[in-house]
Amino acid sequence: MPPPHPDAPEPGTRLGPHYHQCFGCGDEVEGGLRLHAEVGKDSTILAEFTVTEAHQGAPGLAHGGLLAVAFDEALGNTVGQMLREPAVTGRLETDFLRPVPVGSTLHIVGKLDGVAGRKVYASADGRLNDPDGPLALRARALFVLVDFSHFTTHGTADPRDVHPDINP
Ligand SMILES: CCCCCCCC(=O)SCCNC(=O)CCNC(=O)[C@H](O)C(C)(C)COP(=O)(O)OP(=O)(O)OC[C@H]1O[C@@H](n2cnc3c(N)ncnc32)[C@H](O)[C@@H]1OP(=O)(O)O
Repeated sequence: MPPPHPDAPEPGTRLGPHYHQCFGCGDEVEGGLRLHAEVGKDSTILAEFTVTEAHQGAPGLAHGGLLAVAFDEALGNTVGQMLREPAVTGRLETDFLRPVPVGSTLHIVGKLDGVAGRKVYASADGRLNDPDGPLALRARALFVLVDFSHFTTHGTADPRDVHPDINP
């Protein structure tokens, strides 16, 4: 595993939204996941969100695509916070091991697995209702480190919109 950046936040640090209108973590998005995250031990990110009726795919059950959003967010946070560089998801694989009912809380632990040039490998587990609860999902991702111009060229980013800690 690559060492964390010297400025990576300490274990126990609560991480606010990186962007208030982010569907994964933002606090201004109706029906968004509002995923909360903090830094765990050994350079992990601990994230959690509670499945609401806005997140259903079948009656009473979370939509798989929304669960993948939670992992994209938690893994993106892991990469951004531990390496302190902007990155985007290039590839995301998700194994859905158990149904996730409305009202349950998913506890996700993300970690870095390796860095090769601009490619960053990360993975995460998601457990139901307790950090030691049954394993419900597993995900692996490849993130690609990008310059901040990625967000201004392709999007409408303003430096004031994104988390200042992980801006170049
Ligand atoms: C705190 C923040 C939380 C944020 C959480 C949310 C994160 C997101 O959802 S980001 C949004 C979704 N992702 C995107 O929109 C990305 C769209 N894709 C792109 O912009 C580009 O394809 C991008 C930047 C990934 C790569 O393009 P580019 O910069 O030209 O690099 P490129 O040379 O193609 O790839 C770099 C390396 O990654 C590899 N790579 C890129 N994509 C993939 C892929 N899908 N699978 C495998 N390898 C890949 C390439 O093979 C290359 O490898 P190598 O260095 O060994 O040759």
